[in-house]
Amino acid sequence: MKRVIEVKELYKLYRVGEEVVRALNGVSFEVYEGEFCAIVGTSGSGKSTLLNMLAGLEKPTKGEVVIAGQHMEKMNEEELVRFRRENVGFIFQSFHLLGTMDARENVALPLAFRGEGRNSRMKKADQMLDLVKLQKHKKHFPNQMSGGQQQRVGVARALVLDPKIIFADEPTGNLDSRTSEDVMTLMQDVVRKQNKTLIMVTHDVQLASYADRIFHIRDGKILKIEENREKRGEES
Ligand SMILES: Nc1ncnc2c1ncn2[C@@H]1O[C@H](COP(=O)(O)OP(=O)(O)OP(=O)(O)O)[C@@H](O)[C@H]1O
Repeated sequence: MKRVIEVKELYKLYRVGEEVVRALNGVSFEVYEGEFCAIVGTSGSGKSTLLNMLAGLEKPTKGEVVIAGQHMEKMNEEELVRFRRENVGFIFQSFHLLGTMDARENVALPLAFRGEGRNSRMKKADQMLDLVKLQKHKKHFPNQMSGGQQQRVGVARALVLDPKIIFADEPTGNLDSRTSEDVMTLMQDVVRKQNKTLIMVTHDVQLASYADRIFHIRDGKILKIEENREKRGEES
């Protein structure tokens, strides 16, 4: 299996007044191509800090983050922007859809930023919306869709640039439990079909159980990495 993410002895310390907060306190792990990994922990455990380091949104105090063979901690801002655009898709808790655009235009937006022509953009957006089973909602605006449908648009948008890696931060945090399960099943399915690597951060152990491996984090440390073979075996 190909290694896509390698984190080595990662530390992130924040100074708050006189105190030093160890948001990440020596974290090491590896993630392989095609894996769905969940990082689970309670509030303040260091999940967002870890995700921010993986996405290159913040610099670590110490340690290494190697993604697709490249050292994130050594890149400057410009290199990081390019790296994210070429390699990474994001799914957010609050969807981050533009209210003035319909589903298809929202999904096509990252392609527009890349300078792709309209016909090609719309064709790819259509394919992605088919993949997330929103064939009938392509012309709907965000306020004409349910939360679950909006997050499906979010998933389609994260996939449209065909990134190797997808980061999801509490992707179902704004959804009821039934809809959350639907979105999780969809993400699991899409990741498998497209052989993507998905890293999801959540405080919800039940949602984490959709992942192939579950990283339990507490006080900035990985307590254990749980193999979730049962679930994988069941569905493959
Ligand atoms: N910019 C910052 N300055 C100071 N302390 C911070 C900063 N960001 C995070 N922390 C601290 O680092 C620790 C980890 O925070 P983090 O946001 O990573 O937790 P989390 O697991 O994502 O929590 P939540 O689920 O509530 O979002 C916490 O103790 C937090 O107070």
